[in-house]
This record gives sequence, C-alpha cells and structure tokens, in this order.
Amino acid sequence: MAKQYDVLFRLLMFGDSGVGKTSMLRRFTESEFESSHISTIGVDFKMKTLEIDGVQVRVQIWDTAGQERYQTITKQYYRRAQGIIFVYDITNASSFQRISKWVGDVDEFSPHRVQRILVGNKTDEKPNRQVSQEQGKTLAKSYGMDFFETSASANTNITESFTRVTELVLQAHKSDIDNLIGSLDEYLDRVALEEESPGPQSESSAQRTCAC
Ligand SMILES: Nc1nc2c(ncn2[C@@H]2O[C@H](COP(=O)(O)OP(=O)(O)OP(=O)(O)O)[C@@H](O)[C@H]2O)c(=O)[nH]1
Repeated sequence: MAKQYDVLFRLLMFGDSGVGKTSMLRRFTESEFESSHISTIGVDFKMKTLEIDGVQVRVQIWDTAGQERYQTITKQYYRRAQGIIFVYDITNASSFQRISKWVGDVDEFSPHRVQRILVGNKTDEKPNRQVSQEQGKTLAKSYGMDFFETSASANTNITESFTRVTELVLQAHKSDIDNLIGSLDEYLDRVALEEESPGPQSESSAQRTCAC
C-alpha cells in the first residue's frame, strides 16, 4: 500500500506521574478524555498524521510512565526522539519543580537537534492552581522552549502544543527533507524521461519495423 505521509517523526512525552500525559495524548489522537488515572506501564505510543506547510507529517507519540520505577525503561527511548514535550500539572508545584530533573535526564541522552516544549496541564482546575502562568513562561524561556498551558479535560491548547512541537521538528529537519524530496523528484523525472525517450531497445524495434 502506498505511504500516506511524507515524513515520520518520533515525539516523546515526559513528566511526573499523574500530570496528564496519557490524557493529553488521548485527547489529541482520539478526542477522548477519562477522569480515572491508570498509570502508564513503561511506554505506550499513538500515531497521528498532521499537514504542515503542505507536508504530510506522521507523528509517533510515545507516552512514558512518570513513575520512578520505570525510569530504566523510559531512558532507552530518549535517544530515539526528534521532539520532546515536558509536562507538569499546574495544580501540583512539585511536578513543576521536577521539570528540571526531567530536562537534565533527557538532555544527557537525547540527540542535539531534538526540539523541546514545556506544557503546564490542567488549566481547567483554576481554584487549585499552584504554579502561575508567569512561572511556567519563565522556566520555558530559561530553557529556550515554547510554552503552553493546556487542559486535556477541557480540550484547551492540546492540538496547538502537539502541532507546535511537530512544526519545530519539521523546521529543524527541513533541509534533510528538502534534499530527500528533491532527489526523489529528480529520480522520478529521470524515470519519466527514460520512459519517454526512445532507448536502444525501441530504436532497434523501429529499425526492425522499417525493414519489413
Ligand atoms: N482536571 C483535569 N484532570 C486531568 C487533566 N488531564 C489529566 N487529568 C487527570 O489526571 C489524572 C492523571 O492523568 P494521566 O493522563 O493518567 O497522567 P499521566 O501523566 O499519564 O500519568 P502516568 O501514566 O502515571 O505517568 C487522571 O485522573 C486524569 O483524568 C486535565 O486537563 N484536567
């Protein structure tokens, strides 16, 4: 079957247990939300295709377990990502404080071109807010990351944040992709020309026709 996309990127989600990584991913890929918390075991992934600047981008989004005991498993995935989403819960100050630990761990192992954004989730829970928007912005700025506040429950900024990290990855890999698409175009042009022009085989068949 023909491929339905031009490029495939791998994104990873990191953050403490319960911040809402699985919920964000389910909201984005399946338009669903569940209020129960079933902790991710190890890693899980979901796929989605986005169109950005005319390019069909297939994203494979890996949802990692926030629980400490799965760290050995999740660490094996750090190297394989082109984009990373760090998530904290705006109603949980310690999940925000631990972002620096997640960033430190990931930076040690991930490739240099990896694109990263910071997300503060659960904005629908306004009365329970422990981390201000300003604090989130400042931390993101200090890491040179884009920043979003989201709600998987109210479906706020979910598509925007996944799309933004994908855009950043696409930009970072644009020249590679242009080269690839360029050489594919060249190849297809060459094949088309070869099919159009009379090759040695067709010349000889023409002669044979004439001789008759
Ligand atoms: N109010 C509110 N609750 C949310 C939101 N996102 C997730 N939750 C709830 O928070 C709890 C944890 O969500 P999960 O998506 O399972 O969290 P996780 O980060 O994947 O957790 P681990 O798999 O343990 O790492 C669940 O009860 C969700 O329903 C949100 O935007 N608003």
